[in-house]
Amino acid sequence: MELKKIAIQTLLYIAKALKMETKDMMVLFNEGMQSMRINYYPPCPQPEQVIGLTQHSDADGITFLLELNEVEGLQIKKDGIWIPIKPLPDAFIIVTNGQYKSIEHRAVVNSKKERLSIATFLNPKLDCEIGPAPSLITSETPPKYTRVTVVDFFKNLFSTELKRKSNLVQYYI
Ligand SMILES: O=C(O)CCC(=O)C(=O)O
Ligand SMILES: [Fe+2]
Repeated sequence: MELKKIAIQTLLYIAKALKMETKDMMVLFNEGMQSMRINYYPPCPQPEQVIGLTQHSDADGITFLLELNEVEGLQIKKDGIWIPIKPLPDAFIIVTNGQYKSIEHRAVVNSKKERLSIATFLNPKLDCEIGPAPSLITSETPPKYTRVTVVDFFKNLFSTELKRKSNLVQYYI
């Protein structure tokens, strides 16, 4: 419940920064669906030969990631280069019409130490539609994505392999 409050508050700050109407965010996330993934990365003697979690961007509104021990592993892709990083700055690319990009990231493994992380996601509620927020659409900033029901968004997401931003490409206008 605390995570949900923080996630909504953060999304509202994003809305404010973008001069987006509060209701465009609230309608999706106020009764949004929370989910959690617990990742366990065992040590691997040849870490360069494997990948802990393949490169992807999260398909939710906002993610908070807890790294349980001090072992680094998360990397984000910035200007084509993988950068090791601790915090996970993530955002929902569709609602903000591409202004807040959901960054591509991956996790690598360590040769000696295990690593644990817990990712918590705030998704929009199932019975609504996602697309660029109406308050962000003007003649100068037309929509960059088509609208899709949340149910179809998740059906498409889980029917393809986790790969870069492949689930988003189908919504580009
Ligand atoms: O373990 C990590 O650092 C990344 C986890 C992650 O990206 C995810 O669960 O979506
Ligand atoms: Fe992720």
